[in-house]
Amino acid sequence: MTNDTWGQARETLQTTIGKNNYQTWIEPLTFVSCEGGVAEFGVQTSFQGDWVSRNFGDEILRQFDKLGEPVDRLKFSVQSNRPRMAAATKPSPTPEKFLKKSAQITNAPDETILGAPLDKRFTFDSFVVGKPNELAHAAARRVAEGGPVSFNPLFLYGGVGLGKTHLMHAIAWELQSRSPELRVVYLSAEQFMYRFIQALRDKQMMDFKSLFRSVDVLMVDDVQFIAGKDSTQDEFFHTFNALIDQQKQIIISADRAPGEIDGLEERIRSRLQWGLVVDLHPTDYELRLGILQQKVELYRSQYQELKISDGVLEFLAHRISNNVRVLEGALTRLFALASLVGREITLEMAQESLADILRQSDRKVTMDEIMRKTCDYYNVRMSDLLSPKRSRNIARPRQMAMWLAKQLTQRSYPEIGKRFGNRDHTTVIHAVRKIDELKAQDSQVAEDAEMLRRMLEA
Ligand SMILES: Nc1ncnc2c1ncn2[C@@H]1O[C@H](COP(=O)(O)OP(=O)(O)OP(=O)(O)O)[C@@H](O)[C@H]1O
Repeated sequence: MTNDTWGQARETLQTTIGKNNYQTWIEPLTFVSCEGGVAEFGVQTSFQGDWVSRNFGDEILRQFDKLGEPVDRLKFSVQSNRPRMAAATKPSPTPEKFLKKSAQITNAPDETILGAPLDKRFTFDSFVVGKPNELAHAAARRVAEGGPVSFNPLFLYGGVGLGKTHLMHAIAWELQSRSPELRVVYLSAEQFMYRFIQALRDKQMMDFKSLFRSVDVLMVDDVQFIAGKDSTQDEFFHTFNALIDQQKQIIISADRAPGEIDGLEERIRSRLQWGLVVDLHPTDYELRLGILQQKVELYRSQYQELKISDGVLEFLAHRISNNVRVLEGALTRLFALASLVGREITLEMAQESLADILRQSDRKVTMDEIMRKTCDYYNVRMSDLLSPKRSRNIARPRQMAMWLAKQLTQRSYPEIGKRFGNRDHTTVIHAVRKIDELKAQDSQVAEDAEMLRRMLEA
């Protein structure tokens, strides 16, 4: 069977299963191969594959049969559709191609030779701003305005799926639209390494160096990847210095602050801290709700019949507290369901169809974990934490652990007090207030609280 036969089968499927179903489920499939009676298709999620197989598998097989194709089984395999991953797995160009392409560098972001393609959806317009990301957003906006380089590098860091890549792409699009002549290069640290190794192998280090040193704006995503990779770090360091010397803007992202990336050379670590280091905090309820509302509006502009009962989005924002990618995945599943059943999405439907995601997000942090992690972090003994000792080096970790217990568990003040050596609930209230106050005044305390929270929620 060929792609053409699949094209013919698809055409008929449009009428047999209906336009909505076709657009939602069949159109996104990519035909991979057909061998030994098994037709293989690429899907974006295993859910999509399961759904197509269960609901339209027989119909697809029937169409193949009608076209005289001996297919008796369908296979669906998940293929990543993240642009930077796709770019990372592209076969390496031959040396001639490397040179030829280098000679015709283009300014359009999605044609950039050195970098990876940019995602059209990741713009400032589609980025929802809330308390946890407002500083990162403001810094990104500032850099995207262009003009004299004010902070270099801009270092964005935060947990998985909190919008680092989105912001970097948004900067690139904005810079490109303001100044089309700028050469903006975005790539992941992994791709940087991959291109570096390729240049070494092909004896094209001079080209590599001059290409990277001639860009106007360099963005490197997930820089923690090069930690422990000595020669890549070395090359990165030289590229970094050369660009900074020329006052070219550099934007870096990582999952941790520069000082926390193990295996990163000290000279790189300190250089990464030269500019502005900003943190994307874990999302809060309001931000999650804002993101969900924005996505629903967007989807509704294409599919007007979409109806979602009151309370469904609030429920999702409340229950799915990890990264935005998971939140988006949940919503995409609901959209698919809405277009399939052609009815309003109710809370019950959402609970049922998202049961697996909700279960995963339900991971509860225990009091025990909080106490153990806090002791490890401050290097104090559990027995001290529970003791009546009031010296500051014990009292502060204890207050922090109480504060974390209040933030991360459903325990009441008296319950928390009881776990901390039978203390009164007023002691816990005082501890929570104290840490809230200190967080606002003392950046070290704020950082400790954030670090511990992340470690516990990971
Ligand atoms: N504030 C936001 N507004 C709108 N969409 C967002 C926001 N934050 C994250 N997203 C979306 O969440 C998804 C994940 O974001 P992104 O890929 O930028 O995360 P990341 O921080 O780079 O994660 P990773 O560490 O895995 O690389 C993207 O689809 C992005 O558009």
